[in-house]
Amino acid sequence: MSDCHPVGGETLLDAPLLMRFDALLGEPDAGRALERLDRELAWQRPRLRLYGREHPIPRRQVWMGSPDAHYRYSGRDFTPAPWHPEVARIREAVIARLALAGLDVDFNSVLLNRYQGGGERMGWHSDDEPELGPEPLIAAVSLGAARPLRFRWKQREHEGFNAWLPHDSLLLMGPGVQRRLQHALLPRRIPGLRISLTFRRIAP
Ligand SMILES: O=C(O)CCC(=O)C(=O)O
Ligand SMILES: [Fe+2]
Repeated sequence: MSDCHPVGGETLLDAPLLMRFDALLGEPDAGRALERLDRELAWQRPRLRLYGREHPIPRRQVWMGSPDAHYRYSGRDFTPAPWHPEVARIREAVIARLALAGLDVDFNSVLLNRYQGGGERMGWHSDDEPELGPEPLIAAVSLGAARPLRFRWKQREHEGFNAWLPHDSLLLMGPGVQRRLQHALLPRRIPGLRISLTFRRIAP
């Protein structure tokens, strides 16, 4: 079901568009980026309220972006951290790769997620907050341990599927993906650190 494209992208879904690109940064840059982000970011484990009880999230995270790109997440307001130079470089690489694929995109914020090992995870959700606009385009960069991002259709019109995200890959979730599907990083017996960066555009 996948197509090969000259720009190196692999189409996982045609409509809505879901594509994966490999070797975004190349080595040694990708390995270095993983180490630097792990070491230099102020990783947080906020507590979120779920069904009236507070739980620490089962991963660590950092919100980063332009000062006007405020974000509400599970009922809380987050002010983004300023762009780290490594993250700014990755953002440029994402924009360049998507431009090669004919997509003119821009991002003013990113959620970085840090999963210590296969037990750390993110539950089922769509990135459909109103500040992302009606049909957001989200670009997810993966560094470190390869894990599958699981997708399921909201109306159950097709079978769910895995998008495997190897080190130094980029997953493009095009318009319609958030409206029609949910995704989750489920716990798996896969050892190793993984960091993902999900770039978004927030209306100021
Ligand atoms: O870690 C991942 O690849 C998924 C992250 C994600 O879904 C998100 O940041 O919204
Ligand atoms: Fe997401």
